Amino acid sequence: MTGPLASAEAGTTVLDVIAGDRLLPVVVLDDAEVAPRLGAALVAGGLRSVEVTLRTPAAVAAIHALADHTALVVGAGTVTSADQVDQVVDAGARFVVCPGFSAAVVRRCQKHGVPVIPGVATPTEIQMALDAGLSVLKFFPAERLGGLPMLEALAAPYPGLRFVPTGGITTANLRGYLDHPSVLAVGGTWMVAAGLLTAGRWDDVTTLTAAALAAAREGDR
Ligand SMILES: O=C(O)C(=O)C[C@H](O)[C@H](O)COP(=O)(O)O
Repeated sequence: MTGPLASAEAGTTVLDVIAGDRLLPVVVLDDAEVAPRLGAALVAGGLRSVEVTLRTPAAVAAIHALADHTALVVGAGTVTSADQVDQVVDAGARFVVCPGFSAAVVRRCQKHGVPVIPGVATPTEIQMALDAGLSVLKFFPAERLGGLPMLEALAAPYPGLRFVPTGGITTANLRGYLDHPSVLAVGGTWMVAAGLLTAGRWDDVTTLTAAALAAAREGDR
């Protein structure tokens, strides 16, 4: 094993790493060749994990490259079928994120022993996740659903659950979410925006990542 889990204390989990950074970058990569360069830029910014979405044909190869060549804990996002779970786990994904809740996807992740963070937007979806034995869920799309006030209302009946709000989060609004006790971490694309990646602006990725991490950790000291 390489990366932060290799050097971490025994018993540290993938979710501990995400909870430690409080920030999960969500990447859409068109070209797997640049994955190691992207990984290096994120590591230079201080991050320890990354989610690569299955929104492009290059995604599985990018997961492979990041898992092989960087110190990051690599996860797969936009996973919508059990077959995709097999593919991404085979490529080296250590966690799975979904836009919504799928019992089939969750079961396959559990079979592989890989943590899964499905998206939820309603109490009914939360209870499906509870039935599946999950305790960390993505609140997606966070800002469009009503942001922090909606999350507070949604989380109130379920004190044992932790959320990863994603969708419309930036360095400017992450603090409000992270100050809420139900929030484990926030996710988003802003520090790895498509324009930065296609233009090869790796220094900007590092700068934005470091700024986001500093903002995420500000209230945690
Ligand atoms: O399709 C998925 O599974 C996703 O992962 C959705 C992404 O997390 C959000 O689209 C990120 O939202 P922004 O940070 O506002 O760009």
